[in-house]
Amino acid sequence: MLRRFITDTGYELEPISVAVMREIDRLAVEETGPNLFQMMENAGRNLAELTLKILSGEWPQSRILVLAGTGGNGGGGLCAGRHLANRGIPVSYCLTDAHALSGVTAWQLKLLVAAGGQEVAPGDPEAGKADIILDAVIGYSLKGAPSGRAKELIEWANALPARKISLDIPSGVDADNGGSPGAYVRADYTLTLAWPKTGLTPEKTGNLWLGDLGIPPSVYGRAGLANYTSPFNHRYLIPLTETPQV
Ligand SMILES: NC(=O)C1=CN([C@@H]2O[C@H](COP(=O)(O)OP(=O)(O)OC[C@H]3O[C@@H](n4cnc5c(N)ncnc54)[C@H](O)[C@@H]3O)[C@@H](O)[C@H]2O)[C@H](O)CC1
Ligand SMILES: [K+]
Repeated sequence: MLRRFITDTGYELEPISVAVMREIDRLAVEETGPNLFQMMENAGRNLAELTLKILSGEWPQSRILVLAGTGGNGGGGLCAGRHLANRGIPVSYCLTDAHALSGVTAWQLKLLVAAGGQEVAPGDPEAGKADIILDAVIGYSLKGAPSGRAKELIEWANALPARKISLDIPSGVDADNGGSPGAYVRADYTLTLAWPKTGLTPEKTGNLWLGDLGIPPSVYGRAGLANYTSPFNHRYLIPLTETPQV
């Protein structure tokens, strides 16, 4: 069965492989922009906005826990944490490895710390009382069953009552085929970035949203998406549902 997604305004999207998504990223980073810092900022700001939308009127009393890996996914989560901390929301964060962060992700961490984000150890009981967990442990670069600290954070998230919002794909889920070779985050919501990937299945993503990264339409066309037009209309965040087709 060919999986397709549809927006609330009736725009249909055919999901793409991770290889095509990487090519879109490559063209943006090497040729047109936005660069990685800009895309990550867009990802994180959209994640913060979705979080506020989900919290609605409860946001001033809410607490957030960000679980972040060392790559691009982690950076988006830390960025979202900063946008929320900037609004006075208490934000805790837990990293898989503070010493192995990629350059852009380390920059996002520096900003979150400046905004008052508090680092916690895995299993921290106070942080475990968070209302929302932002899952940014692993994105589309999952390799095999999660191990080490990444596995520990995924299992911690699943053991907590907080609503979980996964960035791009629930950590531990393969963005190409939707499989889960080991532990994966049981997401209530997933905010996928730029365009849906073939591995997003409603059973694992929960409510699915798409966030705009600001990539020019010509880049999608060059990466093979024929007749691309923006699905976002007047918004940066749009809900997606699945339309199964034979
Ligand atoms: N255009 C876009 O869609 C953009 C997406 N962005 C985000 O970046 C990630 C992809 O980032 P990348 O740096 O390639 O890797 P990840 O963050 O997905 O993960 C790397 C991280 O995970 C560890 N890891 C992988 N497999 C395992 C495992 N089995 N066990 C333990 N740990 C594992 C690995 O060691 C690294 O530490 C994408 O999903 C988006 O969220 C960008 O913001 C730019 C544009
Ligand atoms: K994730």
